[in-house]
Amino acid sequence: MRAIYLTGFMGAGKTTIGRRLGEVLQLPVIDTDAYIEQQVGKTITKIFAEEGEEAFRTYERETLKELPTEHVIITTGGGIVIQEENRQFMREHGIVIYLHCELHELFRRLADDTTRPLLMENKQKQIKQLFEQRLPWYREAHMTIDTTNRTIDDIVENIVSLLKSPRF
Ligand SMILES: Nc1ncnc2c1ncn2[C@@H]1O[C@H](COP(=O)(O)OP(=O)(O)O)[C@@H](O)[C@H]1O
Ligand SMILES: O=C(O)C1=C[C@@H](OP(=O)(O)O)[C@@H](O)[C@H](O)C1
Ligand SMILES: [Mg+2]
Repeated sequence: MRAIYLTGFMGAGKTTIGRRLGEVLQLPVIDTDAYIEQQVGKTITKIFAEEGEEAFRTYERETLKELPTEHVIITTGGGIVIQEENRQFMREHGIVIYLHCELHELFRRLADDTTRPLLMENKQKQIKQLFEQRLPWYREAHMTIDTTNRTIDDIVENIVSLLKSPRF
């Protein structure tokens, strides 16, 4: 089975849903952010602060190519879609699932978060701006799942049943 890539904005639930999906489908799960943190030996926040966003994007691009492309769930960081090369790689090597979430719920889920360096000040404005810029890229996925006002279990069940479709 080809890799399953979960994409979507910060707070869409990629890391959380991926973990649960891995349990249900009995597949290993790799989170690109966690992988980078482990390889570099620094938190995402520290990488952004000390090396800058460009360096992080390079780690992200290299990581994507290094990871397995079979029999695995890869939960990505929300900005992986910025680079055309990454979007193309994921589409070619796996099934790309975009976890959509409406802005008002993203505001709620990210309100108290302090671990995402791109959302430090003027949070709602930053979220809206980045979300609108990235939406067309997220939409290039093979399938879109709306996570707004839905439980993790419901979303996972939805993904599992869609994956059974002959299209995949
Ligand atoms: N369907 C959901 N309903 C409510 N809260 C959710 C849902 N999915 C994720 N969350 C919460 O939103 C926050 C961000 O989730 P996370 O999995 O880290 O998102 P991502 O990896 O897409 O940035 C976490 O606090 C998580 O518990
Ligand atoms: O959207 C982004 O640019 C980012 C999303 C984060 O991952 P999550 O989407 O898992 O929060 C993390 O990669 C980094 O803070 C940058
Ligand atoms: Mg995540």
